[in-house]
This record gives sequence, structure tokens and C-alpha cells, in this order.
Amino acid sequence: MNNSEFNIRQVQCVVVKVGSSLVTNDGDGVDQNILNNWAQQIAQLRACGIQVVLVSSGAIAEGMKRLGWQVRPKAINELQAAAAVGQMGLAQAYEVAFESLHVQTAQILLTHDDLSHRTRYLNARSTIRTLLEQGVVPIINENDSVTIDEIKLGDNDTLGALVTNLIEADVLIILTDQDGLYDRDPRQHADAKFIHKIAASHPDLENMAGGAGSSVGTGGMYTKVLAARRAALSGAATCIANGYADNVLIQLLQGIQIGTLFTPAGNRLSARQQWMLGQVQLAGKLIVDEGAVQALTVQHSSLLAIGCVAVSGHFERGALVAVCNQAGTEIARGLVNYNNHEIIRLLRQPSQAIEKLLGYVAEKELIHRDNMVLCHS
Ligand SMILES: Nc1ncnc2c1ncn2[C@@H]1O[C@H](COP(=O)(O)OP(=O)(O)O)[C@@H](O)[C@H]1O
Ligand SMILES: N[C@@H](CCC(=O)OP(=O)(O)O)C(=O)O
Repeated sequence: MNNSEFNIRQVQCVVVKVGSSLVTNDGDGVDQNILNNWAQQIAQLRACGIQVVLVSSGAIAEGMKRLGWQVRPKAINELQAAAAVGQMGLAQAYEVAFESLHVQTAQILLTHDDLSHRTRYLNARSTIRTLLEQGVVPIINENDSVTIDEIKLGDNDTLGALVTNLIEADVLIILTDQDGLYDRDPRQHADAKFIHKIAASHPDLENMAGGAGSSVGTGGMYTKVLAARRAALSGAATCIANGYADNVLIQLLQGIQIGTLFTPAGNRLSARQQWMLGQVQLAGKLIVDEGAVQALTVQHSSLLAIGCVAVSGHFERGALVAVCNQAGTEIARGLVNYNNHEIIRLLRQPSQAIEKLLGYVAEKELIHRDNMVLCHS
């Protein structure tokens, strides 16, 4: 579906992300009532033939409650321990909520590594698709107990968008403790104006969105608008709405206008390009001159060695690297045809010199345009 065609009443597959503040009633432990309420709505949607994947936060907040911790710890090992304890509570509460509705659930805990290794990424995709075909509701969270900051996906808004890309869902619904996006944080500005509908590519989104408002939420609106942008890459719309609103999921999918709708543009990226943009850790960096920036962004050309002025990182042929301008801004990313030692020797060299410099030619370009994606796509 693209922007002009987008009709929320025609969706077949939805990812619903629920935040910690909602799930745990602002840190007060898992709120079984609200989970029951969403489960009933999800069961109704499924009965209408709509596939639903749930991305749920709340493990750390629930773990803190169970361990009797009043203040969110800073130490990674303590956060990981809290997540491990709290995830038990989350899984148990969802199981209770769906059991009486005769809907099966499945727990999937993902890490950045799972989505960055191509085979594991494809496995995750086929597992989720199989569960959906079997009528099961997959409930996904980041596998916090085994991740450290450097390899974290970051937050569950991002995870929701990555799952949307992964299974090519039609809509990402982010439920939170606000009615949707305002032009400024409504907790701090009483006169903030509500945004009903906006393009996911709108340049002012980041300026409108502020940080987390509650003690247990992490990313605030900022990570939600970035998630909307990311979801749009695979052609999905995003709705941010209030998880406390009556029948919020049913209303949204009936086309009743509540929350903020972020519409996708017409162009959607290939699954491989989405996968490349979804990676948070890259193997290295190529710095390119202004001519190469123009060639990549305007003419959509491949990257040649002549425009490459510096390289950093240790990587092999086939690795995913960032392509940055001389100010350090990432403009593209792609799969390289040479390792970092070879690229050092090829800097600023014409393609005809590759054979003489390396003794062989893998490809005449450093990154072929089919293996590259522009970062503002
Ligand atoms: N422009 C904005 N519009 C709406 N909410 C905003 C905005 N900027 C910041 N926020 C804050 O984002 C919070 C929701 O994010 P967060 O606390 O991370 O919740 P969650 O746990 O649902 O992910 C809101 O409570 C609100 O205070
Ligand atoms: N994975 C973490 C949630 C991280 C997160 O992004 O939280 P939130 O901002 O409430 O969606 C947990 O379950 O506690």
C-alpha cells in the first residue's frame, strides 16, 4: 500500500507495540486489566482475519517491582537481571489474558545480532510468519538479559519498526500514554497542538518529538517518530495512539480517526535494503569526496575507489559499511567488494588501477549500487 492508496480498513497484518508505562501502570507492576483489554481486541481482530504481532515492553519495570527496587538501576547487569525476572511476569500475564479467549501466544526474544545475521534474520521472519499462519499471537521483546548497550536494538519502538519491516506488516500501531503526537511535549507545554495526520517523511518530526515523560518509558516520542520513519521504508503506515482509549485497536482499524497517523511515501525499499538500514552496528566506514556524494545521491551510481578518500574499521569483502561525507555524516551504506587493507591501497585510484595494485579484480566498484542504500531513503 502507498500513501495515496493507504486505507487502514484494508490492512491484513498489524504490529502493535505497547510501552512500559502502559503495561505496568507507570511502574506499578504488570496491569492485568489492560492486558486483558488488549487481548480481547486482538482476538476480535484475528476473528476478522487480521494477523497481529505484539511487541511488548515492561520486563525491566516489572522486574524492578518484583525485586523491590524503587529506582531504575544504571548498571547493565542489574537491568539484565530485572529484565530476566520481569519477562516471566510479562509472559505469564499475557498467557492468562489470551488463554480465556482460546488464543495461543508465543514468546520471541530478539537481539540486534538476530536481525543482523542474514540467516537468523530470515529464520526470525519465517518463525513469525509460521506462527501467524497457525493463528498464534507472537509476543516479542528485546532479549535484554543477554544484550549490552553496544549491541542493543535500543528500544522497543525501534524493535516494533524492525519487526514491521521484517514481516512487511501493513501498519505499526504504537500504544502509549498520550493521545498521539503533539507539536511539542504536552506534559511540558499546555498549549501543544495535536497532529492528526502527517507524512512519515516530514522533516519536522524530530523537532516536535521530545524524550520520555514517565519514569519507566525510555525513548519518548523521539524514538516513536523514528520508528514511524523506519516502518515507512517497507511501505507501512504508523499510528501512535493512547493505549487507555476505549477499544483503541478496533477503532483504529475501523478507520475511526484517533491518534496520529504517519503515512508512508509511495516508494518502498527492497527487503535487502531495509535489512541494511535496520543494522545498528556497521563493520567500518568509507569517507568519500563531494563528487562521490553527488554521484551516489543524485545519479544513484555505484561507489568507485576514485571518490573514496579514507577508510576505517577491520572488515572482509561482503561486510556492511557506512559511506560518509567528509563532514562525517552517513549518506549511504552498503556491502563492500574489498576488505579494509585492500581499500587503503585503492583510495583515490581509478578502477583501471585495481588489478595492478591488488593483483586481481573482484569488481570494478567498491560498492555496487545494487548492494547500497541511501540513508535518507
Ligand atoms: N511531541 C510530543 N507529543 C506527545 N508526547 C511527547 C512529545 N514529546 C515527548 N513526549 C512524551 O513521550 C512520552 C511517551 O513516551 P515514553 O514515556 O517512552 O512511553 P512508552 O513507555 O509508551 O514508550 C509521553 O508521555 C510524553 O510526555
Ligand atoms: N525491553 C525493555 C523495554 C525497552 C523500551 O523501549 O521501553 P519503552 O520505551 O517503554 O517501550 C523492557 O521490556 O523493559
